[in-house]
Amino acid sequence: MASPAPFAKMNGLGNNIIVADMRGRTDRVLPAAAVALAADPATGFDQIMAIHDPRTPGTDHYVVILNSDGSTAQACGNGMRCVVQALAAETGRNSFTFETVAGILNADQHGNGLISVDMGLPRFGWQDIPLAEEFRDTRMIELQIGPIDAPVLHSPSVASMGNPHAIFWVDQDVWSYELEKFGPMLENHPIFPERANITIAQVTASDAMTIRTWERGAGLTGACGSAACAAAVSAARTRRTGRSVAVTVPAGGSLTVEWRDNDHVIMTGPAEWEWSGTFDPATGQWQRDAEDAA
Ligand SMILES: N[C@@H](CCC[C@H](N)C(=O)O)C(=O)O
Repeated sequence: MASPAPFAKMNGLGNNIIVADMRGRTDRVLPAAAVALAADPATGFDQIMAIHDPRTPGTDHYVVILNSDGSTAQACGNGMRCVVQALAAETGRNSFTFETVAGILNADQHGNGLISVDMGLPRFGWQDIPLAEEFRDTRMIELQIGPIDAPVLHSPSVASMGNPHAIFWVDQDVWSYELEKFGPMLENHPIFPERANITIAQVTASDAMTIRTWERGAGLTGACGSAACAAAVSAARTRRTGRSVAVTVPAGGSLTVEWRDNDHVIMTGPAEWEWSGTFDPATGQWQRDAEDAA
């Protein structure tokens, strides 16, 4: 058995996150360990954020993101806030620079405890998302669910926040759609060669919307930060909202997403520590720390 690594069970507005401390180690969290942890109701999660030693000068840490199916993700906004909260509690620092497989990003904890993550630049090109083929209108693609003459969902906006997103705009309550049924079909649709995160979004004001997301590799989630960003920028570029939006998520509460003039997308919200333990990054075998065990 590999030496145990510390982890914290956390959540970012209801997005279930495990922050794994892999600093000072050369091994990594294996997909099998992620799948085992996800299958256990006590440690069930949407993403693992594995904090490694930095790879690039000027960055604090390299962060690897795993979904609950063991696949790797390029971005996880809610998870990044959890990483910041954990590191800020440990070090007393407020600002961090991270590297992920998608690039380098900055994040800050504010005096009120909320955390802002610079999610970088959104991309809308078909090869960037990626899509299987070029599409005519870069603001939406031809894809629909339901009868051809009365589709339940259709014409999603598509965007990359480092990871692929499709956003279906709806007029009714987002809870009136069977996302658990449509999500898996749309996530694995051939138009998305790397699969996609699927979001239903209802714009409720020029600065507010409500979303539900079926996450690639994780399924229905209480919140998805990168989906909130993808929905916000897509709403702004299709003139549904302005460039600063409060995005209400399924678990309740909201993220503030601001698409700045320099094109960067800044997502702000809370992060919450739940409990801590240690785990084997190869197998997922875990133990809760004695001091906070029930
Ligand atoms: N929950 C995350 C997004 C997680 C990654 C996603 N499932 C993917 O595979 O792209 C967030 O808060 O952004």
